[in-house]
Amino acid sequence: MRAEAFWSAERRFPHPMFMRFFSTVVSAMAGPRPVVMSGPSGAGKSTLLKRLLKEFEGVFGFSVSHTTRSPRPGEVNGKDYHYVTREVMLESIDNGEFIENAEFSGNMYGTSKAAVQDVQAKNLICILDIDMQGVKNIKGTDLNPIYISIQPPSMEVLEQRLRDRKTENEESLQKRLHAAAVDMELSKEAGVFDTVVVNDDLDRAYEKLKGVLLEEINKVKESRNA
Ligand SMILES: Nc1ncnc2c1ncn2[C@@H]1O[C@H](COP(=O)(O)OP(=O)(O)OP(=O)(O)O)[C@@H](O)[C@H]1O
Ligand SMILES: Nc1nc2c(ncn2[C@@H]2O[C@H](COP(=O)(O)O)[C@@H](O)[C@H]2O)c(=O)[nH]1
Repeated sequence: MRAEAFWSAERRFPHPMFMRFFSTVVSAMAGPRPVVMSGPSGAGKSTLLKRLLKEFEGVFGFSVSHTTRSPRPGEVNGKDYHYVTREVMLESIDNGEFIENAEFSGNMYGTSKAAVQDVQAKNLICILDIDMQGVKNIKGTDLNPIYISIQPPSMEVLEQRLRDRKTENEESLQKRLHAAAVDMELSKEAGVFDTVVVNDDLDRAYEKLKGVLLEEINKVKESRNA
């Protein structure tokens, strides 16, 4: 095709083929699309995420959030979260260091710009594990992630999983269950999530999650071989 065919002299705007080529180049330069995983506390986001990060080492990178909650046994500062005081968190937010932040179950949580940049600088698919307020806030940014909701099969199963996890006292458990009921309703709204994965059987849920992400996984693998 001749060069002038890409530009319509009469209409004075680029040919659609040029725009498609241009957006492909721009998105390749921007790197892989991030992934937002949301859903009620206890639905199984971390469990699914850990499997994904293990199976696809060097493909995905976790956006390490900040939180004011205390570490749980086994959690590592800088790996699971950056554990900070409310004062430090508020100051960092004031300094414009966060993409989004939220108050959840009596604690602050937030995604720093650095957390996402660290992952994207390595050309990895950046995964954000955030609550529903975070989802709403991210929608107002230019991050353009794939939005996935992880849902429990029922409130009863969710409560049992949270109790069995033994990370919450009765008060925080009730707060989380209350937030879960709101989350489960909102996740049914059309257009909020690209995919909803019901985490009933873990293997089945994981296969569905993998299926949704396969296109992006292959893009990263292909870019490595190019
Ligand atoms: N499909 C499943 N079947 C049975 N138990 C599960 C399943 N998926 C996760 N669990 C268990 O449920 C509990 C909650 O899972 P997990 O901690 O991954 O949830 P989460 O969504 O990451 O919660 P939070 O948002 O509070 O971090 C864990 O003890 C986990 O082992
Ligand atoms: N808006 C944000 N929500 C976040 C972030 N990091 C985690 N979370 C969400 O908080 C709850 C509780 O997490 P837990 O580790 O205390 O169980 C859960 O729904 C997470 O998805 C964040 O940076 N921003």
